[in-house]
Amino acid sequence: MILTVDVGNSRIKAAVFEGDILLEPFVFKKEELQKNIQNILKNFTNTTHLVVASVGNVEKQAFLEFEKDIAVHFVSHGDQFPFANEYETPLTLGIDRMVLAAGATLQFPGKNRLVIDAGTCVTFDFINVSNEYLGGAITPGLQLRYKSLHDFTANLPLLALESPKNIIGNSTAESIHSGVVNGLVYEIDGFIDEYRALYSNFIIILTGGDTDFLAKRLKNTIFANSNFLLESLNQTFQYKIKND
Ligand SMILES: Nc1ncnc2c1ncn2[C@@H]1O[C@H](COP(=O)(O)OP(=O)(O)O)[C@@H](O)[C@H]1O
Ligand SMILES: CC(C)(COP(=O)(O)O)[C@@H](O)C(=O)NCCC(=O)O
Ligand SMILES: [K+]
Repeated sequence: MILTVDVGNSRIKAAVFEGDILLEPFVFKKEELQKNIQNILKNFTNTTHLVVASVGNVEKQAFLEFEKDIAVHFVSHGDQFPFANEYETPLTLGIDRMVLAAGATLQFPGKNRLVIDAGTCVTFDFINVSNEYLGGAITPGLQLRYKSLHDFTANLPLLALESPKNIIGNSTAESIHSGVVNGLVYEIDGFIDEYRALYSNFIIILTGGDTDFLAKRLKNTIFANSNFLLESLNQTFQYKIKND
């Protein structure tokens, strides 16, 4: 069994895999990292590997204590990946985006693929049919949009995510919900339309904490899978073992 851990900028996601089967997913805060990992390992005693992809501010040392019981692998730019990295600054590319690109490459062979990860940031990643990673885009995620409207203005309240009632917001709260939610939905649909002008055929995978909220609001057809990063992490690690 493999325990995969995805350290994002907002929260930590983890899952135990038996082969390709996801047995159980977990979500926790970085302050509760050690306690949660200990508990998972206690409940899944057949776990042989702990595989971590981190873009959040949790360092390798946080996982050192588990090395006495289990093999720990921190995914890094030097690992084997199943695509050619055409990013002009490959070493600055987020490890989460590399793992997503690897998962898309392995799970959808022979296709152009667009991966959209709606987390703290919304990232777009494009891998063409020749398995070349071309790049994409980084834009603020839903929570970040709500928070920046509040943090960088004198008068705007901090609101929790809510579905806008109308495109025309008729109050401060409704204007914010319309701007944040409709704004991001149009942005994603607009990006997809632009990609379609460049590539007539590609599959679209949507993942991240806001997957379900966004999926039903997009006009485009997508594969919505909030566990795609964890599944990709499991596959990236298996690919590495096979190719090392
Ligand atoms: N319990 C929760 N805590 C924080 N964010 C949540 C929660 N449930 C859903 N979300 C949504 O998930 C998004 C963060 O997604 P996530 O994939 O966890 O981010 P990251 O990988 O950057 O840590 C936020 O924009 C938020 O709207
Ligand atoms: C863009 C990100 C902040 C997204 O992080 P997340 O929303 O998943 O927490 C992360 O992938 C990152 O730090 N990237 C480095 C810059 C780049 O990918 O080019
Ligand atoms: K993201």
